[in-house]
Amino acid sequence: MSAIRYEHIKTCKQSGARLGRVHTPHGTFETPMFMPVGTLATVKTMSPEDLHRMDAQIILSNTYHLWLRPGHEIIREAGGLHKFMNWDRPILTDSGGFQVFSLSNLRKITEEGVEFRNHLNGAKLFLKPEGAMEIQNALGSDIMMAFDECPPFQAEHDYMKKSVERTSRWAERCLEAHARPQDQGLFGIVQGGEYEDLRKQSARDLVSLDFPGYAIGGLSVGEPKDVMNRALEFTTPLLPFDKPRYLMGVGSPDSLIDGAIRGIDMFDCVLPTRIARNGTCMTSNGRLVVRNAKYARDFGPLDENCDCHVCQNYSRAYIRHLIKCEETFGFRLTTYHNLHFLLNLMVDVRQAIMEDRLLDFKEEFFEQYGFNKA
Ligand SMILES: Nc1ccc2nc(N)nc(O)c2c1
Ligand SMILES: [Zn+2]
Repeated sequence: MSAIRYEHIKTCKQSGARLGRVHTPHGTFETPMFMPVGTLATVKTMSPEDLHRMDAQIILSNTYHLWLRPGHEIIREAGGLHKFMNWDRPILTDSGGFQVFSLSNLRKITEEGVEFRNHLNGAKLFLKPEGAMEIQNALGSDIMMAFDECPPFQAEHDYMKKSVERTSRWAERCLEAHARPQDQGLFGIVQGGEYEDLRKQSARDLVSLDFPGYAIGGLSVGEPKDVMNRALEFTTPLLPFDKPRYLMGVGSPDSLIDGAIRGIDMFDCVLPTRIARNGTCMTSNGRLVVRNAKYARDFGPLDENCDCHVCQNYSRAYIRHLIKCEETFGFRLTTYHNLHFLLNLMVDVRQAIMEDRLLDFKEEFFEQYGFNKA
């Protein structure tokens, strides 16, 4: 019996999107859903109390980063990541492969694993599937990711084919090295870029290994949105209906809605927290750069349609002032609102699926947010 179980609730008659629940050892989350990113064991500037208040149901953290700092042994001795960061709901950890490729310029990929330089001090490091599993087992995350290679999107077909085949072999090694399958679910990561034949091969390899869930990797790496959507259209149907499907690194409002329509259950992205720290907010009427001078005397809320405590208690003028003065409290306010905005968007998406009207919802949301503007 796997530690992770997908429960299907219903399929939207209008869009084909699906409403579900994922059961984990640290609780259940509803899908489609968005995961705030807590790379270094904290969702930057947010406390666990803030995350509970906005009803974040699961957060993401990073094998690579926690391996470097503070080191997974310290977190193991603390009783695992939940205890270490005082988070009692589910945690998903990425496996480190992607971070190695995106953070470290100097790297050598072999069958064994990846040799690269520590992005903090330049020291030589080596990470392989067994190591990624050792670290994630020490962290005790509820959902772990297999160690994969995320090639550049424009990689040639023959490179991508070799990479997919190696990622499938690495996935098998991760399963063999997994010390705690009874209480940690390991997801395989489908690769293959925009090549339909390679996505099919990757999905076939991983589905034959019977993972409790599947991630779709190798997307949201700079490709145009219509290319990502097309890749989803021929990849998602290859995955088992009764397992969670996680689209990695996706988090703009339009991509979340379009991903849900194409059968995705889980999303994560640093976007809302990253843009918050430079004073950009997501609102029901589109993006708002609160540091702009035009908000200096604007005493209204970030978003008049938002019911979060930031929008109930603080004005654009005040938040602009804090951001301009680099006050940490300003970043807390924009971060809280942006995360609440995306979590709330997913509440609305789930409601629209329940009412068989997700395409209508998409139309209304895109219109108001301004996605339809040429
Ligand atoms: N866009 C992304 C984001 C995170 C990823 N993590 C892994 N392990 N693999 C990928 O392909 C990713 C892609
Ligand atoms: Zn708000």
